[in-house]
Amino acid sequence: MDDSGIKKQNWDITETEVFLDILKNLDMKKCRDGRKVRNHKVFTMAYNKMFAAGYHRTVDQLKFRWKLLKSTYYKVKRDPNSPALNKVNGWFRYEKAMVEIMDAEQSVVEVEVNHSRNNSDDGETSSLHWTQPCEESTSRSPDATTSDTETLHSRCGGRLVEGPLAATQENNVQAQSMLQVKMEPQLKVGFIGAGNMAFGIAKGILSGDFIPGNIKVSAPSSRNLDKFEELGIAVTHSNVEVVCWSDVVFIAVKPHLIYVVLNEISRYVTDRHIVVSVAAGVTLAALEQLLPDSSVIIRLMPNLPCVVQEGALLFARGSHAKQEDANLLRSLLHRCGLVEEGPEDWIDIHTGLSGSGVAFVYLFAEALAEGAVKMGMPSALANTIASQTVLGAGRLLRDSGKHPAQLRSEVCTPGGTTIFGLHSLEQGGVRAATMSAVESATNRAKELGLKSTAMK
Ligand SMILES: NC(=O)C1=CN([C@@H]2O[C@H](COP(=O)(O)OP(=O)(O)OC[C@H]3O[C@@H](n4cnc5c(N)ncnc54)[C@H](OP(=O)(O)O)[C@@H]3O)[C@@H](O)[C@H]2O)C=CC1
Ligand SMILES: O=C(O)[C@@H]1CCC=N1
Repeated sequence: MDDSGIKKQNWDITETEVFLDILKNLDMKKCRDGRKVRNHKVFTMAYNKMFAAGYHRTVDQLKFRWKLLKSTYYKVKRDPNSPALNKVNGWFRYEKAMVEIMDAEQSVVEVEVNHSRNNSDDGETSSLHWTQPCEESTSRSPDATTSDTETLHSRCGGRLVEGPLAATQENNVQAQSMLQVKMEPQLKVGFIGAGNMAFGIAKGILSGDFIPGNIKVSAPSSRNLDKFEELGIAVTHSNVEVVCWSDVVFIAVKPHLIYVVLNEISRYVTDRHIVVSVAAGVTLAALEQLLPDSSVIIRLMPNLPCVVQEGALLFARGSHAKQEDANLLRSLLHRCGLVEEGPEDWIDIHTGLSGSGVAFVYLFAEALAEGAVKMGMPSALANTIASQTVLGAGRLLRDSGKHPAQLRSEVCTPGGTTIFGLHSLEQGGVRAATMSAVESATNRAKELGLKSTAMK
């Protein structure tokens, strides 16, 4: 039996080959963005074709088989010499087909198959290769005189088309939806750090038309890389490779690692790059000192709900970042949620209010549910209702444009249930505690900033 994926369903080699052939012809590569509806359509078509070929699998079985094949593909790609993979008998038979399906739109990361190896069932090593990072520093010339427009053109590889409204701080919200900075598809976006925040931003960006093959992520270990690969994003362990490959580079490592990472990549940063740091507390001044003179740097504070396109993001521009750079960043991030620009002083405050603020809301949601459990509701239902309550309250607050105090009073019936509950909250000092939470988180961000300056 073939065991290169799923034993329980007893797929044999011919059936797997037929399946992969069908997926290839259905242009499976278009489904690598992980969109459920589109994926389901393709698998339904695959089901019909498999059925016509005499193989009776359910759509779910086909999806599962594909998932396992993909997972093996990524493992081979990441670690071609892993002894564990030698045990995956039969994998080599599918490798060529998998590469053909998966290799779409990854012109920089070349994946190639060496067909000359021997076809024994064990002891084989794969020959899927990553390209090497750039070998020479392409660092910025200190007296570079490239105009802003030229710089942007070289970043985007193409056109900048502004919409009817320019984005100013004052008309920010409306401008954001009207601003049309058309980016050429070859704009390359890199992430250094593959953690929660990098994933959130990448997911947000990909919810638009952005092509996953134009994103690359690096991290020292592989533990977080699978979920990026699942989205069709290229991964590597080399930070330098990400910088050399990208136009916009997000630095998404913990604040205490900023110094190490920027030291490592600094000489590869050129005037083609926009470097965007999301590290809490790390100031533009600190970033500018660690990168070459006249580097275009933006300090961004996102929050986790970027994953579901409901983030709240605030950024501040470094001294060499122009309006065009801000427009480009907005255009890239607008699918992540609300994107605002402000003075750098507000970034630490936004960190307390929103970056950390989401965790405060989760704590409140958890406490709401626990209250219901205390009163006898099953925990699962209580959690579901608590999350829907927070979601509904948030949406109404945002969409109505009303002040929270007004909405609160609309819920309160005189002498009714809500005012009794609110009284208890006030007795518990919830308002003061919440204000203190934002204050403490803001102050902590400032502290982290001072530490990062001291580390230089
Ligand atoms: N989480 C949040 O809600 C928010 C976080 N932020 C900021 O985002 C940044 C990242 O936080 P978060 O995503 O939560 O952190 P995580 O711990 O989830 O991720 C950190 C990532 O950095 C990687 N890393 C560690 N060392 C290096 C290195 N030398 N080179 C490249 N990558 C490295 C880790 O690699 P590996 O996978 O191998 O461990 C990991 O992928 C922080 O600065 C934080 O202040 C900002 C707003 C909100
Ligand atoms: O807790 C932190 O430091 C990061 C920054 C904002 C949210 N998480």
